[in-house]
Amino acid sequence: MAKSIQSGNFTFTETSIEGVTVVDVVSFVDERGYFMETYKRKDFVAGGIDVDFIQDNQSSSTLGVLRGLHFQIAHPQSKLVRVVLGEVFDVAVDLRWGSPTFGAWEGVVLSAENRKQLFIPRGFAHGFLVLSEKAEFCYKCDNIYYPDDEGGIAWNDPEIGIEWPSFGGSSKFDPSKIVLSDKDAKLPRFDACHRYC
Ligand SMILES: Cc1cn([C@H]2C[C@H](O)[C@@H](COP(=O)(O)OP(=O)(O)O[C@H]3O[C@H](C)C(=O)[C@H](O)[C@H]3O)O2)c(=O)[nH]c1=O
Repeated sequence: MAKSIQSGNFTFTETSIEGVTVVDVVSFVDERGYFMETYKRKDFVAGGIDVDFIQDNQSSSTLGVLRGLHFQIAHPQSKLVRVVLGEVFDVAVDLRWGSPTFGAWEGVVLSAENRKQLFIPRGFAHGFLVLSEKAEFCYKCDNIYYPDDEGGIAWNDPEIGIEWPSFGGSSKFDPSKIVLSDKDAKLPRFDACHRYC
């Protein structure tokens, strides 16, 4: 049974990989719609996430877009990710040298409907696959972007073996339907990528 910590309007639940944490948030629903706190430092610290986020990002993607798997080498970032429109399958891969789960992956469905967040510590590769017609993806980072420091791993590396879900009405995942940037289409295999020492 995964350990959960509740603080304020947040519940923090560990996953199979140490540090990768699902965050559930209380929504206050009324006849107008809903309100929810999306981040509160003191509750996150109580939940074991004591991080100074210094950059917010947002990206918009259409069905079948797969962004990743990315990381920064000398300037690693932890990320707090969520979806404000649509649905994605979000994946973190453990690159922490010496970690008992080195090379393991964790995947979580994040959506505007489930309002879940995922915290990914430094030392991970990160990516997501869009499962809805459109997805707006928002996230906090605790380190800024260094364009010359980007690393990456091929989304379909067999050594990692991410089980990407089906999308777009297909009964099973169809790799011919994903949309990759030129950069992501050329990312190296896991065994050729950087290791966090
Ligand atoms: C990440 C980033 C990008 N950019 C610029 C660089 C490019 O001109 C443009 C698109 O960048 P990129 O194609 O790397 O965007 P994504 O494919 O969404 O990359 C992100 O996707 C995965 C899922 C991540 O976790 C990372 O945050 C990040 O690597 O935005 C910036 O100006 N600042 C930034 O912080």
